Amino acid sequence: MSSRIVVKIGSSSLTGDEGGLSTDAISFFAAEMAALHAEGHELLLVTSGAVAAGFREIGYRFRPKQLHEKQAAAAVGQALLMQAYQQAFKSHGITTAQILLTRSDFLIRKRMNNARRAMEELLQQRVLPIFNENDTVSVDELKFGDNDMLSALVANLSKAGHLSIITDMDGLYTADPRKHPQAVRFDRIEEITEEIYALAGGSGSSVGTGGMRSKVEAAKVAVRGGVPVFVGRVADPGDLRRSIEGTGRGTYFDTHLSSLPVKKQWLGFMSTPLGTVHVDTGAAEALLHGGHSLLPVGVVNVEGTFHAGDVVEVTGTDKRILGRGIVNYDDDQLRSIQGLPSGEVIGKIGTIHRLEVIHRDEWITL
Ligand SMILES: Nc1ncnc2c1ncn2[C@@H]1O[C@H](COP(=O)(O)OP(=O)(O)O)[C@@H](O)[C@H]1O
Ligand SMILES: N[C@@H](CCC(=O)OP(=O)(O)O)C(=O)O
Repeated sequence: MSSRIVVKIGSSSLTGDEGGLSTDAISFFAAEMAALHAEGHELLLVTSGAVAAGFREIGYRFRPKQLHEKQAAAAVGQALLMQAYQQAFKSHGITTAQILLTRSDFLIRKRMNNARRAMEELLQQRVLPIFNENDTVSVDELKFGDNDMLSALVANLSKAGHLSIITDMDGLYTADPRKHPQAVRFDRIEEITEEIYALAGGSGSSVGTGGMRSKVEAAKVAVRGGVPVFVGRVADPGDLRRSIEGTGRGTYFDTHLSSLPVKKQWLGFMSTPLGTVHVDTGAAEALLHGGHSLLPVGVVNVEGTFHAGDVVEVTGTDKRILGRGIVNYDDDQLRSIQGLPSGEVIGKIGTIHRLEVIHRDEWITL
């Protein structure tokens, strides 16, 4: 049965520490994907490698660290990257398209929908969309940084049936195997818990960015959107197919039984919270386990500047992030009614649109 597959290739699989692109690697991945394309699968590629491909060409000796240098290297390298993919896929009769996105494109739902429509049309025409972050215009605080999260968002946006995150390590281990040779690999992870996060470390190479930590974070977003994920190595012919069929060299992350509706996916993983609402233990319990809305009485502190309709983060007494929701008050209104029982709220601020601070339909637990 044919399905929609998102493939993410990390810098570490396309280049070495000294930078530049491995054309052999590009040809290999193109052949792996072309074989699946020929069977009718719909493929989307999320690729890193622009900075790695560009920095030597531009004359830097090492992968740059400063933002403006990375942007310059990416501007040179993105063209080289696309040229290499275009040539490699052309030899299999596949036309490619470039889609460069930033985090802020996902914040605005209209832009996100535009990207989705363009993507659907390309797939309809059997063109292969190739995504990367638009590094030259991304600013630090709104950057994906690595492409793991971008691949999860593309997988959710396209309602893919599978996401393969290809890297230089054959899956998630109990510790970074580069530093701990005794570490043991997880073949399958049913639930991404705090313990799993704690095991996943940063990048072990000088070209990669996010390490396993960012892959696990991305996997969490994808599985909550209903997309099963493979994280591992694809290095020999047939490995990509095996990664999809469940026999790949890596770790599989299972999907939850029900996938989140698109609106909640946006709320949880694409929106940017403009403030933080701290709640007491009773309110935390009501939100997390009771399926209830957040009422003013449970609010203990409010941070940030926001308006009714904006997204805010909610934290519990130990400062742990509980989730996000769409708030029904401006921040100053909310400060004036925090801790008040519902009966006293109207007396305090006059007419109100909705009593709840966050309605349970506009809430996501994180
Ligand atoms: N628990 C872990 N299991 C496996 N790899 C880990 C772990 N913690 C950290 N890593 C590191 O993550 C690296 C892969 O991430 P990264 O370098 O960002 O690759 P990519 O460029 O493919 O995104 C591995 O090479 C490894 O050194
Ligand atoms: N957008 C950047 C991605 C940076 C990066 O190294 O990411 P990754 O290899 O996915 O950890 C690039 O193309 O260079």
